[in-house]
Amino acid sequence: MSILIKNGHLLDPATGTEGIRDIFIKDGLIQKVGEYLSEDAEQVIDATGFSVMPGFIDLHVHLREPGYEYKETIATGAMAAAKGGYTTICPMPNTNPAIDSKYMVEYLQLKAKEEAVVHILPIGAVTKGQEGTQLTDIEAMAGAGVVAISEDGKSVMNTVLYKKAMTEAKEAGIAVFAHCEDKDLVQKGVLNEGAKARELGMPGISNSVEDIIAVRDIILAKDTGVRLHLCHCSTKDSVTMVKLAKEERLPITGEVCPHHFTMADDEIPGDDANYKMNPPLRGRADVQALKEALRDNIMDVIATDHAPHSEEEKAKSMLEAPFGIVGLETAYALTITELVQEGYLTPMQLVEKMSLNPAKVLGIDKGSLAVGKVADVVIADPHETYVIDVNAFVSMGKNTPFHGKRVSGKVKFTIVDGEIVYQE
Ligand SMILES: NC(=O)N[C@@H](CC(=O)O)C(=O)O
Ligand SMILES: [Zn+2]
Ligand SMILES: [Zn+2]
Repeated sequence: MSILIKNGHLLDPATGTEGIRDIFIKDGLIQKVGEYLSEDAEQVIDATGFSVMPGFIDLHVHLREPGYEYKETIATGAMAAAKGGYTTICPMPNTNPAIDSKYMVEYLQLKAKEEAVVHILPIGAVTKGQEGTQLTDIEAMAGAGVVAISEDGKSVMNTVLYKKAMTEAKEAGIAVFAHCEDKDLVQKGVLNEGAKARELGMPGISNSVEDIIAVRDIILAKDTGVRLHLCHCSTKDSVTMVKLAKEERLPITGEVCPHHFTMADDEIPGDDANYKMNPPLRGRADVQALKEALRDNIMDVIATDHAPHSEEEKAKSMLEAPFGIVGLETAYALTITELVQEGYLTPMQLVEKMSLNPAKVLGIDKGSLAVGKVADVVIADPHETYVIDVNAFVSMGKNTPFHGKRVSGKVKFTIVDGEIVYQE
């Protein structure tokens, strides 16, 4: 397959290229980037008015397979990713059984190869069955291809065990992705501690639930030298601590999810579990701190934490329903609408946060459209305005608080290994 993308606005922070360019793709690779290319191609895409970017890389996705195929499968999650402009996604290991051995990693990779339209780079669990007691064989999982280890869904509360895991991850050359949540302190909290929780008469989750473990994990990373990536940072003190860690030149990166920079807890309309996720929607000051941290490059990555659940599960009260919202099909639009249009991020920074920096966190050769690179590309219209409609989602999960929200930014084409896998 050969493709000629004409007249698109190329955004490639890796090479510092920003401007109108044509791109010629053949044999799965970027063959030429230039002005007025006239190569013969099987398919010509007129990208006039569109951004042409390296495919997005999502460091934080839940695919639910094996074990929870009624929420999402590898196939449907990958299709949702393609529709959102993602060409590579990293599924978290909290499936059933968990991705906690070389064999489970191989199983996932095999299935992904057969069923997924985007690249799947698995993340392995820190402890067996994510039970927090016995370490997985981190070296063997790294050998099988996991790009990181994570206990996402919870923290490893045993500090001795976690430090040992970090040491082993460091030796295996992979990163640790931290879900920071003090399991004891959170108690039965379901939404941010504050006026909204009091109004609804529901138990709250304080910022300290996240902050205490974020500090611990940064200190442990400093001790062990491991690359630490803090997942779904939601508080202003998480921002402060990542900033301090960076000033010390520690290899620590921070991730923010679109919902955490788009909405504060005071916008929760009532007892609606589509507004329930972990960490929860925080206060206004936290939302502002996250936006500024992305702007100032203290926070490196925008990741979705795509967490599909069934309609039945999310129809329950916030007190009962599981935590999590979907995000693959809304992330680009929310980032354009809330951060680019509001002047927090330049279009080049958007590409850094959604593609180049995630590639750097993983240490993989992606996130650029330079000649010779693998042709993982997203073409999107940053100006097209529309209303988010869950009925148009290809994900099995419809659980989002953004149904009905007016946004700008629509993915038009997603290209993986030089093949079009999504076209609007
Ligand atoms: N974020 C969530 O609210 N839920 C995630 C787990 C997690 O990311 O911690 C899930 O697996 O459903
Ligand atoms: Zn998490
Ligand atoms: Zn998660």
